[in-house]
Amino acid sequence: MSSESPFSIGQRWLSNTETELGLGAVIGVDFRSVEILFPATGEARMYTKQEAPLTRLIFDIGETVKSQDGWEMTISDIEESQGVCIYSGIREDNKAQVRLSETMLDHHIRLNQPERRLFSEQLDNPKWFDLRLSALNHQYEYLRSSTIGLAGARISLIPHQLHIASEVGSRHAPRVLLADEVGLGKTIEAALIIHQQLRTGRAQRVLILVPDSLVHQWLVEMLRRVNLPFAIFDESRCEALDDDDANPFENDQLVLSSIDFISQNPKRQTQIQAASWDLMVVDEAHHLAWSQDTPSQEYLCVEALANATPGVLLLTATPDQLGHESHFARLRLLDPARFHSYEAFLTEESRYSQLADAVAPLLSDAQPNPKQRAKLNDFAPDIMAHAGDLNDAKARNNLVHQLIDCHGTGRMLFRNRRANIEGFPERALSAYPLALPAAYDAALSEGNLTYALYPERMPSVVNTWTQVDPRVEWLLDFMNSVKPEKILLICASARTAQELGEVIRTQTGIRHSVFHEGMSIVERDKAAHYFADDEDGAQILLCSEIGSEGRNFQFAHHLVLFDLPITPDLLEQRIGRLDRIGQMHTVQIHVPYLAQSAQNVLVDWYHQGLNAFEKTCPTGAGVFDDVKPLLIGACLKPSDDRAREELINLSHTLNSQLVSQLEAGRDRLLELNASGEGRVEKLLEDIIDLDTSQDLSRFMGRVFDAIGVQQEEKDNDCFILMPTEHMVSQIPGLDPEGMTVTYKRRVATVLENVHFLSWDHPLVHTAIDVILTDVHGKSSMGFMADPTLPKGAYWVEALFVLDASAPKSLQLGRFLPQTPVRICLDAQGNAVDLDVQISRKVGRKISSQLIKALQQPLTLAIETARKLAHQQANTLLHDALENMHETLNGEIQRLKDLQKRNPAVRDSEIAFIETQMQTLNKVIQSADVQLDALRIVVNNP
Ligand SMILES: Nc1ncnc2c1ncn2[C@@H]1O[C@H](COP(=O)(O)OP(=O)(O)OP(=O)(O)O)[C@@H](O)[C@H]1O
Repeated sequence: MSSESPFSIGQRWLSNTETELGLGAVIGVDFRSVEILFPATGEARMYTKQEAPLTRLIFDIGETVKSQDGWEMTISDIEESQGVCIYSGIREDNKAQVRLSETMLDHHIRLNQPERRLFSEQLDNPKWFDLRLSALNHQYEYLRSSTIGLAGARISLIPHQLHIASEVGSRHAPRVLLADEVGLGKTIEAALIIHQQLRTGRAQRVLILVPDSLVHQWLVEMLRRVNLPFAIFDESRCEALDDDDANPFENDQLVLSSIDFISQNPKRQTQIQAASWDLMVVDEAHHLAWSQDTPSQEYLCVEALANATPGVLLLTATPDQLGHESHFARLRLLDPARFHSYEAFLTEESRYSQLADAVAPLLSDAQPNPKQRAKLNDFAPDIMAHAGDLNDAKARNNLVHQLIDCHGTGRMLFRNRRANIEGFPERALSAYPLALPAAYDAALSEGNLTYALYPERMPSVVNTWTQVDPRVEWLLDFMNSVKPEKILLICASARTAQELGEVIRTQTGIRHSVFHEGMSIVERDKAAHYFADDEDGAQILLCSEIGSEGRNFQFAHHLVLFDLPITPDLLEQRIGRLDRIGQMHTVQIHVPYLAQSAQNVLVDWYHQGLNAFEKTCPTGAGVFDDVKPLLIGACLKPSDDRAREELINLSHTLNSQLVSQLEAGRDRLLELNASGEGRVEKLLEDIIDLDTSQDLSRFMGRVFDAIGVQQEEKDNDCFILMPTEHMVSQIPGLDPEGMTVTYKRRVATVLENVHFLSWDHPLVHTAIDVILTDVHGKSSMGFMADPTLPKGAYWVEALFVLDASAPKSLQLGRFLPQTPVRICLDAQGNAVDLDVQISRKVGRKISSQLIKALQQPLTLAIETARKLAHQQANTLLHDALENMHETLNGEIQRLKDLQKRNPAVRDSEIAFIETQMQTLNKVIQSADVQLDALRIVVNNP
């Protein structure tokens, strides 16, 4: 390629001063001047011939060029005709022999090889070199970090959630049951796991199935917490995407749908099963009822999907709600081979209490005595053989976790209890006995449990009950007494909620809203939104039972239980709407009930028998199973005081027994495993370090500056980012209207409209991509001003990238992300460790002279740098291979050891890592270094 030649019409030239114009063509030449048209931008420029800041672009044999029509050819011959080059060669697409005049070259061509840009004087601002290096360094750190997918979530840092998320999110195809008690953050845990799986390439297609009533809330949570835009799939979306051959569910990678919609629609069910997923999440999984002979439709639907999907997360706060058999069935969904028989499962479970007994002494501060050691030895001789010195608290702690890992369902079942998590509010009960109206007398005499519990449903009163039921009047008074504080009312049926709404509408001017299964999802969300509105919203939301699941209403603190459910799990679900993380007040539970009715029995049973209003009662379901006939009997005969007393006393005793069993038994072990105590601290520290570091805000500040995004500092540690007309590149994801961002978690968790910029945020990723894929900074020249170094001395800085290509799912980034290799050579070609601080860009004239004068030594220096970079790359590759083998072999060994004792480890998990290791071995060995950028630094103190 030559740089000086007479101008001829049709020749292609590059502007040295306005590199963004693309490839220009000579359209006019006269005695003194030359006119160039730059078709990419449609601009023309006139230059004096003598001083035109232009470089002729001529390609060499062997190079590949693109034509205006879009095809590419490899040059095999070059001829000249009237000053214009004609390239001959083979077209890449159809292998035809072709000739291409330079006039017909693609005008979007921007030179991207650093040497080529340097020697054709396509020089950028030298700060871009630093930016490229920083972007590569940060990306390198990010891809290898343990906080990937976790640190950037808009959440407060709650240890048990982070522990579960990192434990599960870093597995291949995790299959687990997230069973924390109500409101402990299972949705957040699932969001973190999904995010981590996506960000690390472990998953790409994710399906979330939730009850109708929670679809929108999940949509919002995924977007708000982890920036994941799920697409809601309902019938209308499917219809819009229906095509003869295409499966609508393959249209999006992140799909959210209602389990009710899918399980009741055979066509959609077939389609969703045919679309392959990497990870499926099912919320409120206790609805998946199962028994040997009659599995529910929902269960069968999820079972088919679970069989076809590698990763499965099931979420439920009340795993035993539909009985222990259903709990077993959900574990069966996760691992059908292991959970093949309910009887075998029960036998296995009974071992948990032996394990808990054996482990108990390790949980205290004292070391186990000889008898306790003997017991542990009997239980797990192989583990005890390597237990280390049990005088040491750390060794005891390790042993506990090894035992749980090897002998429990701990690997697949995570359950935290509220009793051990701080930050939950108090709960206070106010019960209001009201006189039983005569119109309800029949309810008690019919022996019908539904009428006894919900007398308003009796045919004799069904149309008039609101006029006779004293709870209605109580409610109207109560609303007035707490006005304007918000009230959530939950009752069993949609009809009750609607009719109460009607009374409020006709008899008061109070703003209210209803929420029940008869409404569409959109209507329900509108209602919830209206209730949440601080200023003009409803004072009361009247919910049927569907409002008692999963929803977030903790901005209110008055809960009216207009009736009571007969199962304790459902009561806890109801209270859990308000008793959630983020509740700032004591939760006031108001129960108006009819004296001497079945509801009266339930109030006493829950309060005196189980203390389930004022405290969470994880043992309630167990007690219910044991006293069910007594409870129903007492409800049907509320006047029988002795029966009620017997029920309450027995329940109280059973409850105390179950609580102590729980403390010592399975749940205690699960909790030790699920809380992350002793294991999550390092991760927390790492995230806090990132939170307090200013690396990101500084880096992004430089990126936005370089690209031309305006940044304006606002109150509360917020910035407004505004695109400008001078931007050198577009950043996908940057709102053209501007966006408010913060780098502070504290701010992001309070101000929801503000974007939380973190290393996980898509805007940060696209900005890094823009920096690294753009040609800016590929070649530059800058002055530095170091008085201790000779004036006029120069150095060549060469930035190389060591890289290999592999599918995302291989997780190459863990071991060999794109790795920057910077080589700095002095004028003699010696590698030096120079801390370059550029003071300013070298002007066009001087840079042009220098490049011409130094062409030969620079070419030699680049060659030397290339050799050195290859040497460094060899060391890096060696280390990456060693690290990969060591890490993955360690993982395989750990899983194999575990599998000997714990069948919860699947063969497929081990096989995956073995294959991953073999493929990574090849991929890492094929990695190569490429020159990414060049900078010439001249000292000018
Ligand atoms: N780390 C956190 N930071 C901020 N808010 C949180 C965090 N964890 C949970 N919350 C809030 O607490 C509430 C309960 O969380 P979440 O919905 O994830 O719990 P859950 O266990 O799924 O509840 P449920 O059992 O009712 O389904 C939500 O409002 C959630 O936004």
